[in-house]
Amino acid sequence: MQVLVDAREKLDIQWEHPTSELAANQVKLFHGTGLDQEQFAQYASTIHVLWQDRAIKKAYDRRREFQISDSVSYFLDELERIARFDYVPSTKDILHCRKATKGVYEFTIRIQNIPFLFVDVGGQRTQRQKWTKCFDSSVTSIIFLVSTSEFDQVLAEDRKTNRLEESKNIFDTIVNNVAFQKISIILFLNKTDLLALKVRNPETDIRWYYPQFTGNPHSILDVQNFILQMFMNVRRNQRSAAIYHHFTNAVDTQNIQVVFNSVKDTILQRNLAALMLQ
Ligand SMILES: Nc1nc2c(ncn2[C@@H]2O[C@H](COP(=O)(O)OP(=O)(O)OP(=O)(O)O)[C@@H](O)[C@H]2O)c(=O)[nH]1
Ligand SMILES: [Mg+2]
Repeated sequence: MQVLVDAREKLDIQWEHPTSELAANQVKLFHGTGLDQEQFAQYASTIHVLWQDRAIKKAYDRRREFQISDSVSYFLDELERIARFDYVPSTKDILHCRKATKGVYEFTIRIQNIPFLFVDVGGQRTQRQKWTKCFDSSVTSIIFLVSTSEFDQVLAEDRKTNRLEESKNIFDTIVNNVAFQKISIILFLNKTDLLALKVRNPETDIRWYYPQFTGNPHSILDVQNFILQMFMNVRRNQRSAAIYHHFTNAVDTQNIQVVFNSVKDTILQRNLAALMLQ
């Protein structure tokens, strides 16, 4: 909320209720890194008052101009429940948390009794030099996640590079890497839910970032297909293996269930021949 209070001020957005200024001053007074449950409960009502003020919502709608987590609105909408003393995080709450991957995490999932090793690496710039260590001859597929809703945002790392462009450039280096020519790539065009909200937001427009976009900027299908084509077009001729794609919403367990089943089939089919030989 401190970030939003600060953004409202810098963006010169007028309070809907002038009394919110008092609540804002109270929030600004907090200097610390964490709150215990009791302190949090005390702040919750103040934060709630601010979140209800249209000025803060307006600042949030302009968040492409500053850095704030996409899950902020989810947690602020759920504030009353979260501030309760008997609060226990739900699966959905946990899925909305942001914890950047620092390092390399490995876990095995058995698919039709065949153990598949999944390797999770961090996407932030500082994490990428760790990727090369994970790429050896045993890699059968690469799952690449793109935040499609970030077409109007800049990197937290340098505050100037467009996030979708950065993602596309990394995808380019992977897709066109000679070492991965025969490895299937599964592209997840993720954050579909946030993209759906964004195409309706009058504070932004994909054409401001991609003037070559000729579709309807308020149609999620048009925007999704444009981004898909943009990523598919980076592929150069030497690549022989397929690039599969899925439109995903990683915080929707039902969607991920369907996508995972499909990915499972892809991985199994593509590797069946090799597995039978073992
Ligand atoms: N609404 C919504 N939020 C998402 C979706 N996918 C991820 N998030 C949120 O985006 C934030 C970042 O997700 P992470 O899983 O940490 O992303 P990551 O790509 O692993 O990030 P690094 O570990 O830094 O590479 C979290 O707050 C997630 O809850 C999505 O499809 N929809
Ligand atoms: Mg991660």
